[in-house]
Amino acid sequence: MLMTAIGLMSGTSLDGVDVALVKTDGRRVAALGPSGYRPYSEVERALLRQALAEAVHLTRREDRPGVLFEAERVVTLAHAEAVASFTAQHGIAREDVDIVGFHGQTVLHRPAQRLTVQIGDAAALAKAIRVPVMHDFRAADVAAGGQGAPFVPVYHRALAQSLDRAGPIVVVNIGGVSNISYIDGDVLIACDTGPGNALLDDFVFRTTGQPFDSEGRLAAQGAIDQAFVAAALQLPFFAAPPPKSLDRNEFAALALPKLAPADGAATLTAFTAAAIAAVVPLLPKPPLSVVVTGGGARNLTLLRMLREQLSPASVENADALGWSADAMEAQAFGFLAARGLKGLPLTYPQTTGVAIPMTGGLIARP
Ligand SMILES: Nc1ncnc2c1ncn2[C@@H]1O[C@H](COP(=O)(O)OP(=O)(O)OP(=O)(O)O)[C@@H](O)[C@H]1O
Ligand SMILES: CC(=O)N[C@H]1[C@@H]2OC[C@@H](O2)[C@@H](O)[C@@H]1O[C@H](C)C(=O)O
Repeated sequence: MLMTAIGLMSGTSLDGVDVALVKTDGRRVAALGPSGYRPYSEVERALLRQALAEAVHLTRREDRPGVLFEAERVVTLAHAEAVASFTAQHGIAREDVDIVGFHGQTVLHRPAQRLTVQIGDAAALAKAIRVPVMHDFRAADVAAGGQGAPFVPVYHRALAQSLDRAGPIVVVNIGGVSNISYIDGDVLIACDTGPGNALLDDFVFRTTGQPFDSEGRLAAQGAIDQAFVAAALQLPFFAAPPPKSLDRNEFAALALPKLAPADGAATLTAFTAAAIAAVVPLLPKPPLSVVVTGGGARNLTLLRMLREQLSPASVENADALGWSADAMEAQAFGFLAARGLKGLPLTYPQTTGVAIPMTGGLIARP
């Protein structure tokens, strides 16, 4: 049975809520619908940053001490607004939507302690939008000993099924953190690779007041501190085989020497590209086709560095294939919700390290 699913993603970049519609039977993607975006305001973003800082003290996923309570309310409201304006804009009736996949906002990710925390009140969202909401996607995987991330690989695999490109195919998502899906026939392997845009965004914001390095223009003018990149790549994370996952702030303590904005941006962009390339020797075969998605796909300096590092593989922006670099994760959580409704696996031993294929997600009804 074909389902109409709306997916909602608030990623580690803390930029806003992505919303997208997909039609799927949970196995194949029958059609990609429209997508939308509801940015966080400066005030909301500041609150989320504070929530991330306070979340380091959490020991249970359901606790909301201090600012986390208010942050959860704000996240829920932003998602309700995102759905309301999206459905109004595209004339989508709520009766026609079977399920909403609500990822929430990750504020802490410590799979080794069997803890991953996404804030967002699914029951309140279901009431507000009057559609069933699937949520808490990562909880079952982590409780069963999995990494709890990444979750998009099963969606990348579904998209890649009808892609006319030489395999192995690697889909690279460059959000706040970067992750890859390796697809070669029936083989699906996935992991986080290291930083995405988060370190770069934080540095650019600190030194220039801009939220990110638009199109990678700042980095294009800078010189790379190669010694920093080489030293950072020595961290044990990069040599560990997949599956593996990261907290957004895993590398925040890396001490970048005092660098001018352009040089710092060039250095952190090179670090992100090199960290993605560092996963290739850990895969069964080098990829022949690489598809880049996520906000980092708009960073032309990062794309240039990736092409250099991943040669001779082709490196293409997901948009060039008729996929959507911006809406990919929101689509994925719509697809995952449809799979969850059917009890199909969301994660596998080779994507999160969980012992057996796991379904997941809880349903909140209006
Ligand atoms: N025009 C642009 N030029 C360069 N970088 C951009 C541009 N637009 C967005 N980005 C980068 O993409 C980021 C947002 O990416 P995305 O929405 O994929 O992240 P996310 O979904 O929050 O993260 P994650 O995948 O880690 O959960 C921004 O923070 C910025 O660094
Ligand atoms: C815990 C968490 O929210 N992780 C995110 C983060 O952002 C990118 C990378 O790290 C990925 O592992 C994951 O998001 C995507 C949507 C995923 O689960 O596939």
